[in-house]
Amino acid sequence: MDVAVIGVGHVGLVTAACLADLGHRVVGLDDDAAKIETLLTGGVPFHEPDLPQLVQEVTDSGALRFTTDLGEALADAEVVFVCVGTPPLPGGGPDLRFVERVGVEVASKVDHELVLVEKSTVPANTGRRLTHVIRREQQARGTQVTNVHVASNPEFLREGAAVHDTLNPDRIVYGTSSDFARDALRRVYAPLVERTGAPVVETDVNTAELIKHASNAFLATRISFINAVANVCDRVGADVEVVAQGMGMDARIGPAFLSAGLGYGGSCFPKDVDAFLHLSRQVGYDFRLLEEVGRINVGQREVVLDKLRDELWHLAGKTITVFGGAFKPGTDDLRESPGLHLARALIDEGATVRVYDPVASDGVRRELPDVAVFTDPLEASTGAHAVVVATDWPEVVDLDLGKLVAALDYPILVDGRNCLDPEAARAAGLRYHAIGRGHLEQH
Ligand SMILES: NC(=O)C1=CN([C@@H]2O[C@H](COP(=O)(O)OP(=O)(O)OC[C@H]3O[C@@H](n4cnc5c(N)ncnc54)[C@H](O)[C@@H]3O)[C@@H](O)[C@H]2O)C=CC1
Ligand SMILES: O=C(O)[C@H]1O[C@H](OP(=O)(O)OP(=O)(O)OC[C@H]2O[C@@H](n3ccc(=O)[nH]c3=O)[C@H](O)[C@@H]2O)[C@H](O)[C@@H](O)[C@@H]1O
Repeated sequence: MDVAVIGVGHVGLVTAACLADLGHRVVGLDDDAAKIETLLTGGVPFHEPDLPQLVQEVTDSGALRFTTDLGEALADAEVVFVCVGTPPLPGGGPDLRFVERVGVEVASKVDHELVLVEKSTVPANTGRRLTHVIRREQQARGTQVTNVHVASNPEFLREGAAVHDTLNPDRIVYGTSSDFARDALRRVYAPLVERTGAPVVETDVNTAELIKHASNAFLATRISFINAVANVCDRVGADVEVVAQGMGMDARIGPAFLSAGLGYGGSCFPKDVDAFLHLSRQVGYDFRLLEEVGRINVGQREVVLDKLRDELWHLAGKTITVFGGAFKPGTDDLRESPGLHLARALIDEGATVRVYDPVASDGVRRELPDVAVFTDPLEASTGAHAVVVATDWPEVVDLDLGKLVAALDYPILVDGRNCLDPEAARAAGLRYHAIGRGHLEQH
């Protein structure tokens, strides 16, 4: 099939490359000319494992090409995926201007029947709005009124595992309001269903939109739940790691997303929890549970700061190294990074901060121009008074702790991801603190 992807960022580029890998002819479009130039010259604009190789393969074979020209992208397309950003607004709702703009632009250029698919994460009722925008725009311009079928096909990939997740989905969800759109999406995903046997949820547009918000909000709730449990564990001297293990063995609970720590970050969980709360209030339901989920998440930074204050007393004038600028391993994405939020809080308290990150150092320098940024964890720790693990990079998990102790001025480490072995840390001479592992605390 001929497919267009509008917005080739973290989701759009992976979607475009994977759809091409599945046998479709794909055009990827972005209005960021520099991004398209990078892609046309064989680069990939962000760090994502396996993506550069896949993009190279499918562009070499001619299955994927890139453009900035919407007319060219739409010319043969049967299905158009909208993968533009939906960033948070100050009031908590998502900024849907980019989605609206795509609707207006598509309405002005399209000359045949097609399916316009929301892959961006959007609140329920966005499909209705988009349909209205397209009709209004075509009527206002006096252009040919074509049948643009708006559908929702939410994306569940994780950064750092995006290609794997897209080619091995737990489920495929699409919501449509016409046979035309449903049949087109069936044909888009038929090769993937054949390859993987992935189950498909076919539903209406509002339900599909809501499945995405509910999924992200639920995953975030699990994380905040285990972090709240961790805070109790700290106070009673219990071990949250064993609590999570014991809970996760119940098949009804399961072990995933029960890692306590510094809290969730990234471009989606914080924004989508707020957006779902905002939507719920807009339609007359006060989903206060979600408010608390966000509050617990932000509070985890204070948990780490308290552990540092306990050790160092005043943080002003101390040098503290943060391991991890990216919001999680496997990506250089800094959006809502817990490590950067912590770094800012430390700076506000008068500490001198250093940040180590193996792939996101350039971005960290741009975000925190006054902070020394390192690509070597030992160099970053030399002469520091404490280290905080904010991101469980393999480079951190496998670090030679003896060398770390030798580099530090005071051998203090707060493991904000519970990713180091406490015994090994102690044996190396570290004063080791974790999250929710009260049985380990040294006073
Ligand atoms: N990053 C992730 O892991 C996931 C993101 N999502 C959702 O997918 C959406 C996109 O997220 P990301 O890919 O992370 O964003 P991103 O910021 O990496 O990419 C968005 C792209 O859209 C382009 N764009 C914006 N307006 C445009 C227009 N009118 N025409 C052409 N291109 C345009 C931008 O230049 C940018 O390259 C968001 O709604 C997000 O919530 C969903 C699942 C996973
Ligand atoms: O909508 C999205 O954008 C995506 O959001 C998340 O994916 P992502 O943000 O890439 O990363 P996750 O692996 O989910 O981690 C998110 C954050 O939660 C933290 N986390 C995760 C799991 C856990 O048990 N504890 C925990 O603190 C991570 O450190 C990270 O900061 C979801 O996992 C994806 O399914 C979804 O498509």
